[in-house]
Amino acid sequence: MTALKNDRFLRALLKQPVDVTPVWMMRQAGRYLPEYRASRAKAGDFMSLCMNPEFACEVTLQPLERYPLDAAILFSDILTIPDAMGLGLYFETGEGPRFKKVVNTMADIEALPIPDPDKDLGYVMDAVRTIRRELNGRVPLIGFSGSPWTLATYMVEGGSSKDFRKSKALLYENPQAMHALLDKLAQSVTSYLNGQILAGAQAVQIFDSWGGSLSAAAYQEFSLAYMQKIVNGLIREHDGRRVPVILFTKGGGLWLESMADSGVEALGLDWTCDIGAARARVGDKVALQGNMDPSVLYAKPEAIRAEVGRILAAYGHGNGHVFNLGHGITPEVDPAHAGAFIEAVHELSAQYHV
Ligand SMILES: O=C(O)CCc1c2[nH]c(c1CC(=O)O)Cc1[nH]c(c(CC(=O)O)c1CCC(=O)O)Cc1[nH]c(c(CC(=O)O)c1CCC(=O)O)Cc1[nH]c(c(CCC(=O)O)c1CC(=O)O)C2
Repeated sequence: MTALKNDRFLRALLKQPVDVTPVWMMRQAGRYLPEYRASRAKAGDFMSLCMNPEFACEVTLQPLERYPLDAAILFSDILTIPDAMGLGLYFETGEGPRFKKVVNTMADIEALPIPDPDKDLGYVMDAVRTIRRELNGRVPLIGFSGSPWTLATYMVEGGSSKDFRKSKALLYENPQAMHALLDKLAQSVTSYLNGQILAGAQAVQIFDSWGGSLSAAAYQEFSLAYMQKIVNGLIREHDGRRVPVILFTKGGGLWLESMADSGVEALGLDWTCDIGAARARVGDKVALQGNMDPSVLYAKPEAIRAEVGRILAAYGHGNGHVFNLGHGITPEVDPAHAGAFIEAVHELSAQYHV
């Protein structure tokens, strides 16, 4: 494979010196871009976009054509694994993701297969290979998965949820069943991410989007414990390079110390914790990724620039910072504002790397 032309992102995750702070955005290939909406219309629906490697590659590269981003993220979704388990993922227009089948008994859980990354999720591995070829060393490619807890909530609720009532009822009244589901998901995510790494993903992120909805005790037992199992099973070196792992629990600001002890290279932060305080707490163990409130992108470019400056100053001088939003960019954001955000990170961070 071609040598990397821009490796800032990987260097920052390994706390190595960089010239400016690298930046990417969660959901950077998405509905806020008119070209994404055109590709999605051409593909017919979201799953056809994800399941066709050429389309997935086209969409992955769209934000890179517009902005000097320092990483590409595989265009896919976290719900590919439940879909490969046979739950039948579909998207109603204007609705979030839905499943045809739900999981709520031990029998349902025991019947779930552990997907084979090449046989059952080969379209994702093909997308990784296709994107790596197209990137041709321009920037690193990030692979990703949902966390076992986050995936379990979709499988038990049958789609997105605000209060996770079915998932939490199962967790508290039948913890054995929830553990069986989470264990199966941990095995599935481990082989899924290893498949992406072997196909060419140069870093991986675990999205624990709904970990923050748990109590401190339940987070340790039902979310972090299973992400730890995944981290213990991941390929950490490939193609002569370390493959950094980023752990992101939205709403996990109180639990950074135990996340940092999991052995990952970096933690993703949402906007509710101060990145300077987070660095003081765990900066000796991990790099940090984040953490601007995505809604700041609704403000005018001068205000975006000021908030970027505040976060850079909070992190301070030195290595180990990847700039990102604190959660995915939202569909209503003006693409010009995303451009102002990225430009501000590069321009305002040079002073912290001298
Ligand atoms: O209508 C469409 O085109 C499908 C929308 C879409 C989906 N995945 C998508 C896209 C493209 C985009 O983000 O615009 C595409 C998508 N899903 C994901 C990613 C990875 C990333 O965030 O960069 C991406 C973008 C990948 C890329 O930029 O190349 C992963 C994902 N899917 C999901 C989640 C859970 C969450 O949102 O936190 C997450 C974690 C994202 C995050 O934390 O920012 C589950 C999911 N998938 C989806 C949705 C509906 C989108 C929404 O309402 O926000 C949702 C959210 C929900 O309803 O629970 C479908």
